[in-house]
Amino acid sequence: MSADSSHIKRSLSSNGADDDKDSKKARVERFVADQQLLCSQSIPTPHTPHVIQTTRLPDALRKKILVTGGAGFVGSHLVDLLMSQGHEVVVLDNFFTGRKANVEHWLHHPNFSLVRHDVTQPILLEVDQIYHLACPASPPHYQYNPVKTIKTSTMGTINMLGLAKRVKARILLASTSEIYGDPTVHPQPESYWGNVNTIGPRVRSPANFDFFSLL
Ligand SMILES: O=C(O)[C@H]1O[C@H](OP(=O)(O)OP(=O)(O)OC[C@H]2O[C@@H](n3ccc(=O)[nH]c3=O)[C@H](O)[C@@H]2O)[C@H](O)[C@@H](O)[C@@H]1O
Repeated sequence: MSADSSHIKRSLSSNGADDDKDSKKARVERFVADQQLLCSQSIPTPHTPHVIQTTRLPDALRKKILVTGGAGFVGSHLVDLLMSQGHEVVVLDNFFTGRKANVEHWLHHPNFSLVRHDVTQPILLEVDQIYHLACPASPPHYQYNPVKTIKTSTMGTINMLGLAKRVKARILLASTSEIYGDPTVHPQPESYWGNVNTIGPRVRSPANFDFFSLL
């Protein structure tokens, strides 16, 4: 090889190394930008095609919040709100009626965790707040297996109250209009106390066990 050609070869290979370095740097920058984007919004999915932005909260303001039944209708909308506010959200759900699709737009997000768990079993977690929504809600669902419904409503609620007590978390227990029976007045003012039937099928309804939260 002549002196000239070896010079050209060296120059080519050094250009190639520079190109490699540049493309590696570009790849790293793109990766970092992608990660930052993923930390700041939901991912569009067929079920939730719109993008939800998340706020970046300072550590002192960011709460760790447990939502039981968070894959359900009400729960998943609450999860969207809490995530958009920048909190850390843990969803516990046994997917009896809820669907993973309701929350899968958050699965990549570092503030979000999804745990398949039945609230009738105790669980150890460190959280600041609990929204306890896990319960079969509609009559066909809560009458499907009444004993299981009672276990969910009693043991599930006791487990969540125990957790709240242990970690000193605030807890909200979702009730249901089912406990008031079929109203005879429409719309119902605060002074209307309901039309409760204590011997009908709704006697087994989820929130007949709300009194536990008062203990
Ligand atoms: O208005 C009401 O009466 C109900 O409103 C919501 O229920 P909703 O969102 O309408 O119903 P679903 O979409 O069925 O959500 C319930 C969630 O709890 C979950 N679940 C149910 C049963 C169970 O044992 N564990 C459990 O995690 C289901 O999989 C589901 O994700 C609340 O989650 C219920 O607690 C409340 O009783």
